[in-house]
Amino acid sequence: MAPKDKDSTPPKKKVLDLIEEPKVQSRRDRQRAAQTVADTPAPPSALDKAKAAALDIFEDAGKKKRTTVRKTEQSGKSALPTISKLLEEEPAPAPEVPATPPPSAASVSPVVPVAEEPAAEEDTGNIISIKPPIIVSELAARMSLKPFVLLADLIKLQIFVAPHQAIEPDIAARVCELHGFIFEREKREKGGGVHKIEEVVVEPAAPQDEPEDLLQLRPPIITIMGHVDHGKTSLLDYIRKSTITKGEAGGITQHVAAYKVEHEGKPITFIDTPGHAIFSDMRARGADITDIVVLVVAANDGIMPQTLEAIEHAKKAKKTIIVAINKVDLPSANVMRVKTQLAEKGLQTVDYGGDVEAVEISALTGVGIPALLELLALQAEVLELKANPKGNARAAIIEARVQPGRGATASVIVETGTLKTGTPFICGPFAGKVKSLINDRGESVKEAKPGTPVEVIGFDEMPNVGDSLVEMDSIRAAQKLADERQLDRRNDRLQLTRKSRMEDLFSNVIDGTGKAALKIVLKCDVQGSVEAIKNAIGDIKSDKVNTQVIIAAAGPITEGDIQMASSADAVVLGFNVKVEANAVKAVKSEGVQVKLYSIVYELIDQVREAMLGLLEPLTRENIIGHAEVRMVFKLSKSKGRAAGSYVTDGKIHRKSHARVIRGGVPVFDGKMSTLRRFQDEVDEVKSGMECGIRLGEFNEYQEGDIIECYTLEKIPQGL
Ligand SMILES: Nc1nc2c(ncn2[C@@H]2O[C@H](COP(=O)(O)OP(=O)(O)OP(=O)(O)O)[C@@H](O)[C@H]2O)c(=O)[nH]1
Repeated sequence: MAPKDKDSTPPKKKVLDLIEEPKVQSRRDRQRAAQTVADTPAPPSALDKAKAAALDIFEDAGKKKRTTVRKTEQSGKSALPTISKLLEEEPAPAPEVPATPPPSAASVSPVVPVAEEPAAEEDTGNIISIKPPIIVSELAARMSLKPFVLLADLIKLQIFVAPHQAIEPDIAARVCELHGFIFEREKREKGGGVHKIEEVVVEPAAPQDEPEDLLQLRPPIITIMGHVDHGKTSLLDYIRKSTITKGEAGGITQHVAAYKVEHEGKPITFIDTPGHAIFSDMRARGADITDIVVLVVAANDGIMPQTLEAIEHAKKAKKTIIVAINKVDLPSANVMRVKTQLAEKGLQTVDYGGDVEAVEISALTGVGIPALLELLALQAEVLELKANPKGNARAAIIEARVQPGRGATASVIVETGTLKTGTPFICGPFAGKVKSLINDRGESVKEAKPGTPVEVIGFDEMPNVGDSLVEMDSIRAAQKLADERQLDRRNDRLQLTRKSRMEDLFSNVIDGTGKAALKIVLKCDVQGSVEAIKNAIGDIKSDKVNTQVIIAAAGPITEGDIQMASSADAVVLGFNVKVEANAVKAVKSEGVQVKLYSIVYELIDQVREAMLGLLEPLTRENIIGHAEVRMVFKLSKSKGRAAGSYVTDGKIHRKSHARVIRGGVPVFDGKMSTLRRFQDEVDEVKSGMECGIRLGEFNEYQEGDIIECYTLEKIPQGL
C-alpha cells in the first residue's frame, strides 16, 4: 500500500529528504505548536468532550487526515524499503547531513541499523522509533520537548499519566504527529533477536471545526428520559406512528433502536432505547451523541426519583432539556404542580420566568405532540447542528444484537461522513466491512448520512454500545488496528493483576524487581486523623522501603481516589470511612487494593509489617494462556455445558485455575473440571489448537467469551 504522504514526493525520496534535512520543523516551531496545544481552551464539558476536543488538534484545518505510518520490514515486502537499505543503494546523501543538526537530531545517526540486538533507539530526522514501553519523558526528550508539553497533549486525549509512565503506540503516533514527527514502533522478532519496525495504524481522528463550507445541517438527536410509567414508550410510539405515511405502516412493526421522523419537512432522530442506559453506556465511552433530552413527567404523578436522576444526567452532560408534561388527558393531571416542582429542581419553565421549554402533551390522545415536534425542530435550528457528509464516516453504536441469518448487527447513528456499504471499519477492538445497511423502515439502503439511524450488518463480533464505528482506508488497516487493540486489552487484563498490594511489597524487594516504594492514598473520617496517621506512617523507618502518601484527605473513598491509586500504582487505606458505590465498581475494574481500618494502630502496624515483609504470604497469579469460546455444547442434562474453544495464546492446563471473561469483565472464576481434545481428556492444550473446556459447575458460556488460564504461586514471606 502506498504511503499517505500529503505531497506527491515518491516514498523513497521522502525518506531521503528527511535524512538530508532533519530540520523539518524547528524546535521553536514545535514548541510553538505545543504551546498552541497547551493553550487550546478546554471545552465546557471537559470530561466527556475532552477526547473529541483533543482529537481536534490532529486535524489539519478540519481536513481528513490519516497518520502516516509506513514502515520498514526486514523482509523488504513493504512498499517502502528500509532506510538502511536505501542508504546502501544510494550512499550519497549521508555526507550531506547538516554539520550542525537541530537539537532533535544532534545525537542521531541517519542510519537505522538492522542489528542483532535491539539497538538504542535512534531518531532519523523526524522519525522516532521506540520499542514499547514508550515512556512519556523519553518520548518528550526525543522531540526535545519538556515532558509537561506532552502531558498537556495527553490530557486532551483523556490520557492521564505521569512522565515516567508508558503510553500506547497509537497514542504516541498521535502526539508525534502533532509535533511534526513520525512515530514508528520497534519490535523484537521472536528468536532471531533482529528487530523490525512495525506499522502503526491509527484510527482517523474525530473531526472538529470542519470548514464551514463543508458542513450541512443534520437532524437533531433526541433521547427521551423520565420516571418509569410516565409514558416514554407511549410518546415514542405515538411519534413514530403519527409521522409515517400509510404505505409505510407495515414496515414499522419491528423494533428499532432509533428512528428518524419528519416534522413539516424537518428531520428529527429519536433514540428509542431506555434513556438512562444509553446515557450512561455512551457517556462512559465518551460517545455522547444526544443533542436534546426530552424529559417526560406524568402530570398526575409529578417529579419522581427517576425524573430527578434524568435531570442530573442531562445537566451533567450539559444537554438542552425540553420537558414534556404527559398524561394531561387525565382528570388528576396537575400541570402547575409539575412546573413548581421543576422550578424547585432548578428547571424554571419559560412561563415561570425561566428558560426551559415545557409542552403539555398526551401520548394517548396525541394532544400537544405536534407542538413538541415543532419545538424540537426549532431548538435544533438554534443549536445549528451540522456535520460534514463528505468527511470520514463515523457512527455511534446505540444497540447491538445477534440476529438469525445476519449474525452480529448494530444499530448506529451516523455522526459525520456518509456510511456506505462496502466501507471497511474499526469498532472498538473489532474490524469489519459494511455488508449491508437497513434503515429504520426495514429497507435496504446504500448509504446513511449524518444524524441518520441505520442498522449495520458486517460485524464479526458483537460491538459494544457506545463504541464508535470509524471508517478505515482498508480492511487490512482495520484488521491491524483491531489486532493491536485486542492485544492491548489482554495486556491490560494482565496488568490488572499486577497492581501493588501491601503483601507483595517486600517480595519485590527480595527478588530485586521492586521499586521498594509503598504509595498510599489515605482517606480518613476527619482531618485530625488524616494528620495523625500520615505522620505516624512517615515515622516508620526502613532502609529498603519508602512510603509515599500521594493523597491524604478526609472523606469517603471515591472513584477519583481509586483512579488516582490505579494510575500511581498505590494502595488505598481508609480509616473509619466507607467506599462509595462508584468507587466499588472502580476497585473491581482497576484491581486496586483497598484496606479499611477502624483502629489506628492496626493501620499503622500493617503498614509497618508490609514494609518489613511481615504480612501474610500471598499467592500471585501467573497468566499462562487464553482460549476463546467458539461454540457452546450442551452435554447430557446432569453435565451442563462445555465450551468449544480455541487457544489463542499460551496454553490451557487442566490443573490450573481459569476465569471466564466477557466483554473485558470476569464473570466466573474457578478450577478447570474438564479439558478435552476430541474424546480424550488431556492435561494441556497449546496455542492454535481447539479443545473442550468446563470450569467447575459453570454452564453459562457464550460465544466470544475468553477463558483465561492462570496458576497461583506462593510468595515467600518476609526476609
Ligand atoms: N391516560 C394516559 N395514559 C398514558 C399516557 N401516556 C402513557 N400512558 C399510559 O401509562 C402507562 C405507562 O406508559 P409507558 O409508555 O409504558 O411508560 P414508560 O415511561 O415507557 O414506562 P417504562 O418503559 O416502564 O419506563 C401505559 O399504561 C400507558 O398506556 C397519556 O398521555 N395518558
